[in-house]
Amino acid sequence: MTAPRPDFPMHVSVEQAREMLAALLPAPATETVGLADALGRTLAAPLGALVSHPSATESALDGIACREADTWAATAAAPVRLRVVGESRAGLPFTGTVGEGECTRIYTGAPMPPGTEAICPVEELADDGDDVLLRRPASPGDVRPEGGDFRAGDDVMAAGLLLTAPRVALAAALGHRELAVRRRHRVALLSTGDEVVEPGEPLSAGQVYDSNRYGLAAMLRECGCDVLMLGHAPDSPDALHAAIESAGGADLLVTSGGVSMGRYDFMRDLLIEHGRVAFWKVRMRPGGPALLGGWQGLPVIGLPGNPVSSLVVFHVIVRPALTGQSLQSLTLRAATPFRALPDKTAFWRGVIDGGTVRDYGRQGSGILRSLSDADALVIVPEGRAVAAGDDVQVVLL
Ligand SMILES: Nc1nc2c(c(=O)[nH]1)N[C@H]1C(S)=C(S)[C@@H](COP(=O)(O)OP(=O)(O)OC[C@H]3O[C@@H](n4cnc5c(N)ncnc54)[C@H](O)[C@@H]3O)O[C@H]1N2
Ligand code: MOO
Repeated sequence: MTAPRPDFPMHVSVEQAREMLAALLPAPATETVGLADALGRTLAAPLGALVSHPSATESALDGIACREADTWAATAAAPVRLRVVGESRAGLPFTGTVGEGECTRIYTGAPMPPGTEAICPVEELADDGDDVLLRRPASPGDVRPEGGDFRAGDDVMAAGLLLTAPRVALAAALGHRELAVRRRHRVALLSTGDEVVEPGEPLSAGQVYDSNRYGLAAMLRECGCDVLMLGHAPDSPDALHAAIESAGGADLLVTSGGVSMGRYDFMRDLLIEHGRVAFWKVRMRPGGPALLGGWQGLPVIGLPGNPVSSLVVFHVIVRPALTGQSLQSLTLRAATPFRALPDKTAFWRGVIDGGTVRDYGRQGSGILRSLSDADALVIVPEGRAVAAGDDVQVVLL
């Protein structure tokens, strides 16, 4: 008797897998956070400028502010003399007007006094009583125009933007104290396998420490998720059933192990029996046996047990789906060849040196050091081997 044809898609592409997972995740609600808690969050709404930056036309240097035309003739041999009539400090502008042959002292970030449009830095000046002597012409290039960064009312940051450190700084500069951000996804995490042992416990031959759960929890936190640690379940349908049930309320359940062809790989059949399978197997290596499905409304992504496989599937499929940020790749020159697989995209571990990337070497899915020592995943598309000297796309780790 031949096995019945599965009624779910198999051997989907990496892109399809990513899109199918993203489609199962709930639309995130919005909450408000203070600037100090905004790092790593995602903007829920566009952010506009409440003020202009700079808020006035100001100096980029410490020196004097003057009329450019007064200083054209200045050289070291024949300095130009200007009368100092006051000073402009950051936050404390000069209120008078600067006339012909006059200047004010000025400091970085201080507003340009009315009547001036050029700066001469202190390095090019000499004091002489109430006057200064300029050894070179003053330059309007050392002035920062009002609104040169952004103007009040400008739309500056788009909804969906991940708040990196520079973007938190920008949000503050725009004048916002609180930001509307997407609520964090709540993700339950379970590792499976009779041989999987908590780090620190004694380890017998054939057992392995639970690196996946800690690696995946760290990756989830990098994605800004709240992680619900479900611990570890043995390879038994009843134990797995109970563990999956305990994830109720989460937006997503991530599991590791038990998704391949072995007699003790129960994840797929459990989903078929109690939920549904959205796909099984992705055309990628490592990570081919990844599984997506649902369990009473809870999306479930089953990552393969092999340590490199689970983390690579997370990096290229789960992370972009959870964060809504597309996977960024860059082009480097291959320093070594990278082999192609006929029917899978390969994500080989590579070491970056200058503008080149070389094969890490040991590419087995159980060689965790190939990930921790590598800088990037080298993307080798199905059937298209990379020769040394070719351009290649890489994803940074
Ligand atoms: N006959 C076939 N065998 C296998 C196939 C196949 O297509 N046909 N696929 C292979 C591939 S590719 C992968 S990847 C693995 C995935 O298998 P499972 O998801 O069922 O994972 P396990 O069998 O449970 O474990 C595999 C491997 O990973 C270690 N492991 C498991 N959990 C953890 C953990 N939490 N931390 C660290 N290491 C873990 C486990 O001890 C095994 O060594 O299947 C291949 N087989
Ligand atoms: O694809 Mo598996 O993930 O080779 O080890």
